[in-house]
Amino acid sequence: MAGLTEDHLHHLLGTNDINDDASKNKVDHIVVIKDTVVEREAGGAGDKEMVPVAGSSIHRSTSRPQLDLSGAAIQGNFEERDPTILLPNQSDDISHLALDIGGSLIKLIYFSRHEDRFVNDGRKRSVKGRFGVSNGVDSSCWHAEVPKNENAVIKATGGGAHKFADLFKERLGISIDKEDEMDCLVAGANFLLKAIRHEAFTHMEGHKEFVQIDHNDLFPYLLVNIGSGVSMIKVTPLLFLTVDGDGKFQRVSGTNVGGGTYWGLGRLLTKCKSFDELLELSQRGDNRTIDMLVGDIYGGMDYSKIGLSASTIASSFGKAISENKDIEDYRPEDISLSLLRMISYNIGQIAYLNALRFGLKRIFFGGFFIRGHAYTMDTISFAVQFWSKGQAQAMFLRHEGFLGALGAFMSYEKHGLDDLMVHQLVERFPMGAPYTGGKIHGPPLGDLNEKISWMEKFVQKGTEITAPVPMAPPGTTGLGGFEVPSSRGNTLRSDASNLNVGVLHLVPTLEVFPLLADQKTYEPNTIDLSDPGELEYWFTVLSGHLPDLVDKAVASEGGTDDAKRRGDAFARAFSAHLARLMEEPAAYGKLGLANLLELREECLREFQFVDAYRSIKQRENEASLAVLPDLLLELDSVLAANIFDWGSRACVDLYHQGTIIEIYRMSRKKMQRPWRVDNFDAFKERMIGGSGKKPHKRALLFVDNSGADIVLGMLPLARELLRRGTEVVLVANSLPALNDVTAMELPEIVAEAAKHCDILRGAAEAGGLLVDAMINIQDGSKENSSAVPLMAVENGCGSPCIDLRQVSSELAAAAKDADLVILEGMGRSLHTNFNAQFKCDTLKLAMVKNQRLAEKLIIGNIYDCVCRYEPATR
Ligand SMILES: Nc1ncnc2c1ncn2[C@@H]1O[C@H](COP(=O)(O)OP(=O)(O)O)[C@@H](O)[C@H]1O
Ligand SMILES: CC(C)(COP(=O)(O)O)[C@@H](O)C(=O)NCCC(=O)O
Ligand SMILES: [Mn+2]
Repeated sequence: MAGLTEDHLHHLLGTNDINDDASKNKVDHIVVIKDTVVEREAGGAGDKEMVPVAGSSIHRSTSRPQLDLSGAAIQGNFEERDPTILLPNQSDDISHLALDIGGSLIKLIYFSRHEDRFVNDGRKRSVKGRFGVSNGVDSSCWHAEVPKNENAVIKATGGGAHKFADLFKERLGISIDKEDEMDCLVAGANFLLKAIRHEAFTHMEGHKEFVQIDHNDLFPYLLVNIGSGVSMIKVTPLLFLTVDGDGKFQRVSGTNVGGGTYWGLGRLLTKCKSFDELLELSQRGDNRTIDMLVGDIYGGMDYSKIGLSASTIASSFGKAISENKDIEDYRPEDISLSLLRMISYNIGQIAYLNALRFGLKRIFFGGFFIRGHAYTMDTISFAVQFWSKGQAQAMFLRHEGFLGALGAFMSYEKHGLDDLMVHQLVERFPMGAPYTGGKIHGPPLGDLNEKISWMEKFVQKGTEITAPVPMAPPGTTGLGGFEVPSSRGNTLRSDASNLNVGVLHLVPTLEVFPLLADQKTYEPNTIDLSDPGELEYWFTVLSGHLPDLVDKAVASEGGTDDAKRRGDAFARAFSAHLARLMEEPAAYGKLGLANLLELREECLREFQFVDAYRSIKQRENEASLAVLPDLLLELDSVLAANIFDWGSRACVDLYHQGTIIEIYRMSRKKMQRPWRVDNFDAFKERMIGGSGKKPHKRALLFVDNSGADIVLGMLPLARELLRRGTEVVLVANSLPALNDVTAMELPEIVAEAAKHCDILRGAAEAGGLLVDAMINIQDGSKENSSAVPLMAVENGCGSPCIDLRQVSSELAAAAKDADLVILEGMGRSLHTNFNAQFKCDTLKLAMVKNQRLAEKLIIGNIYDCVCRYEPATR
């Protein structure tokens, strides 16, 4: 399989409760096992079920465990306060580990490296030579060496870095390299805002909206980190304008009323055992029973003269003074909400005052107090909006809690992350630790078997499966943030309260496709799923596909019992993702149709379905190759491609009624011009060199499906281009997705086709595509340099769609001399890139095999064809 070189940047939040017993910090359940430091709550409160846990495993190409928690076991007595946790299977490939030991929580980030397992096939070798692409494995920035314990150094920030430095040395032999907390917070925030797509968002009245911050227009801003206490930091540009400068900063304010106050006071007043429990209580609370409102003072009236409505909180907890009640007489729910609102408003207000003081319009809020909780964010947003009269805006960060830890991590020299580019980072959302009844049983599961067992347990329990990420119910605030949250029961999803894992994959070989007209404004998705109607439609479509897909996936693995088990688990996992996204579409960042389709492929890979359509693709290739000679003879039109795809319900239904070749013949007959979008004549004119233009120098053909699509559609089109002197580069997926042809599969298909066509053979030989021929060339025994070459490159992805901001370096290199881009298929030219503009001539080809899409995009009908030719924009 065409693998990618990648390194993984993992960040994970350790457990809460370095203050198990609120007065005393403890670190002795931080254990080093095989040079990996892992911190996990050791069940001190006695209320946590400890189960063997397994590691997260996300990979762009295959699912492999990173932090391998499989077989993890607690050493010693469960009742013991700080037992040690052993990770016997953790491999040694973790380097660069950073900690943020705060007043309440420990945050941990580590970096692990993976070798490119790709077997250098002939295609790849030839491509590398031809386009001068280096092998990403050699990237000099990352070192996988694992420090020996005796002289291991770990970057750490937060008070605990100072407090526990000696203990680390004494107990674990680890030296702590202390990094300043404020430095780290700013470095972390800058990194997230610059390198992670859709990191920042606004949250108003239950509505989350991602904000894309321009890298060159990031400063100035106010960073408000709400941890145990609160820091407010003004970050401004450097005096000397450096392009990539990180800005300078000053801690301008803070408040001692912060996350620790909410958790500490809340715990005393409600007897809650965990932070999440307290937060959950607040969701069912009514603070009016305890807060004194303006209306309470003004006999139910507004104080309109100064703009205060009757429902405005006049005095938090103020009602308690006049009522002869004890703490037991108040509902814990109401207390929790009152406290949450008091603290959130207060922080929002102080933040606003500081923003005003320094003329800052943007305020980013971080810290684990926020915890992805909708009501908290709404309250803070409301305060900022209210006091600034709409002049300042509160923004939140998806990785809110990791600013300090990330900053400490960034302070490593030579990890290479300083010049990290957004296009090299790929975020993945693996099925994490599932939970039942709101209780989390462990961190995300990496070991396949454990992952499946989890899924199976859910079936037995008949419990809804939901991915374990914090969730925010929409519309919780009601009017202007002053109302109580609308009650939605247990909607706060726990983040495992123990361990919260996220993974960023660093793929140094990914690049922005150089032929995009404007990469800043480029948006791959045509369909925006933030439209609830679209979301619901596509969710139904994908759910409908699921049983058939599972059958195919299971069959592709021999239909064994193991495959069936994995198939079931995959179905449940993917359904759980869908359910979660249906509830909170922005849960994994901005959601487009392409992301959903890719998530499905990733999920298949997570359950080790390498290529669900393998045998189907093979069968179709063979059938198509059998009729290729006939087609080449009668060839009259270029638009033979993209007729059948396995991702379309309509197509799959048709397939049951006949063979693919019959469908293909029928479709060709039916495809009368003019097509629904038909710029074919303009393209033809350009291709045959009308108006005195020379043929294109090089065409990139983004190919789609196996079978008729590639063999009877794209190869004949390539042949026409080659015949006219245009070099052709076939651009195919790096990894299987549906029935799409992969770059690995191309040489064999081309070799078969070349048996029937001299043009293809000569060109494939010249392009080094025919492996045997290439060996001959290397031997010098056969020269065929005169022919126009036909080549193949991988695109860097494994999805039916393509995001051109993240393509393989070989594709980027091949694009340098290209002056024609041909995008084929629904996924690549309709769902994504339909509106994309390129620097060179572009042809978008597809048959629309979905009625709704046809209506929406081309005001047409299912099976209409798109042949959209757009000459270069510059
Ligand atoms: N699972 C949790 N356990 C304890 N506190 C939590 C949890 N999740 C969120 N919090 C909140 O986050 C605060 C800690 O935020 P954090 O940014 O980690 O600060 P610090 O570095 O001071 O520990 C806590 O005081 C509490 O309000
Ligand atoms: C997954 C696909 C994008 C693949 O299409 P292709 O790119 O192969 O033309 C497409 O099949 C699709 O949009 N399917 C879902 C819609 C449906 O079932 O009608
Ligand atoms: Mn396809």
